[in-house]
Amino acid sequence: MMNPIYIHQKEILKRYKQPDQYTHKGIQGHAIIIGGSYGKMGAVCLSSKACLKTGCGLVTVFIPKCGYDILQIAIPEVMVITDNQEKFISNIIFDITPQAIGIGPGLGLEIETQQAVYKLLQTNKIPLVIDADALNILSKNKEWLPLLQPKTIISPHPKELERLIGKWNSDAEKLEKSITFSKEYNLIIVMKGAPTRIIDGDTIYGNTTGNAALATAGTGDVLTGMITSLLAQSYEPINAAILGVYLHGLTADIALPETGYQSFIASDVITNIGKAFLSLENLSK
Ligand SMILES: NC(=O)C1=CN([C@@H]2O[C@H](COP(=O)(O)OP(=O)(O)OC[C@H]3O[C@@H](n4cnc5c(N)ncnc54)[C@H](O)[C@@H]3O)[C@@H](O)[C@H]2O)[C@@H](O)CC1
Ligand SMILES: Nc1ncnc2c1ncn2[C@@H]1O[C@H](COP(=O)(O)OP(=O)(O)O)[C@@H](O)[C@H]1O
Ligand SMILES: [Mg+2]
Repeated sequence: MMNPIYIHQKEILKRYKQPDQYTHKGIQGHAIIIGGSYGKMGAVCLSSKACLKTGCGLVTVFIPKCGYDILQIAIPEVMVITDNQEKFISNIIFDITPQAIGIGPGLGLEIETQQAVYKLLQTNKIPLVIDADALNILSKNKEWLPLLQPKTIISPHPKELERLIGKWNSDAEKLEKSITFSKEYNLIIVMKGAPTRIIDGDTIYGNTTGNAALATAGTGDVLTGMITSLLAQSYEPINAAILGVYLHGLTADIALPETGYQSFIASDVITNIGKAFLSLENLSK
């Protein structure tokens, strides 16, 4: 097995694209975040706000009807398309052409939702980030995995990873199984944890930012929004994964002296995305 490539500033600056002075929202990327169910609309709020704050020009969410007011009031900058169902997603149809899709936060596991995910995967060619319940749906329907386009990004936490690849007895076995899975389906795996590692076939990247303050509800949903945003801004999938994970961790490192470990919450990741970007800008000067 290869040694990991550690994601330090040097690796990041090789991949980071500075904003173009003459850009506009129409070419800055349009992302869609698909998720939410009754009681878990917060996951979509966090994910879509993080998506905007990571620089994408336009963000639309696709959610069940019950989330309409919640989203419109919580984040006026985000556009909303609703499913026909009140409490969960049953049929994913949208008449926009996004450059990236993030699916899973708060999605739930209803049978109709599972079928809606299947239908999307059958036809989708748009760069995709799959997280949370969309991963759990894939774990329940592993025969759908070959539908995923090459270099689709999946971002499991350890339990979601176990549901996908089965149990492991050591960290080495976990990596080995993840590499095999990544190669079999040609996927990029953001193996979330402390630290997060990114697997792209035989290549392993080890993140160097982040701390235990991130061990709080919704920080993974935020990460999904950040990576989807970078994908929509035309970053290659591997670079979107690497830069997204690095910036996400950096927000917690920046905030820690003010929040401590205990009071840091997922919204604090979003608040500090700007400072994380500014630190990259300073480095590249
Ligand atoms: N505000 C909201 O609306 C929130 C919605 N969420 C959504 O809730 C749904 C369920 O997600 P959950 O992840 O909570 O539930 P899961 O059942 O998928 O995962 C929870 C299980 O995973 C284990 N686990 C998680 N992280 C681990 C780690 N680092 N090491 C070892 N074990 C670990 C936990 O101990 C627990 O057994 C998802 O759709 C998610 O997006 C959550 O993200 C929390 C916030
Ligand atoms: N102790 C820790 N140190 C560093 N990062 C952590 C730690 N605990 C959690 N994280 C990070 O926080 C995020 C949690 O994601 P996830 O479990 O999907 O949360 P949620 O589903 O609640 O949004 C991941 O990016 C993970 O790497
Ligand atoms: Mg999660």
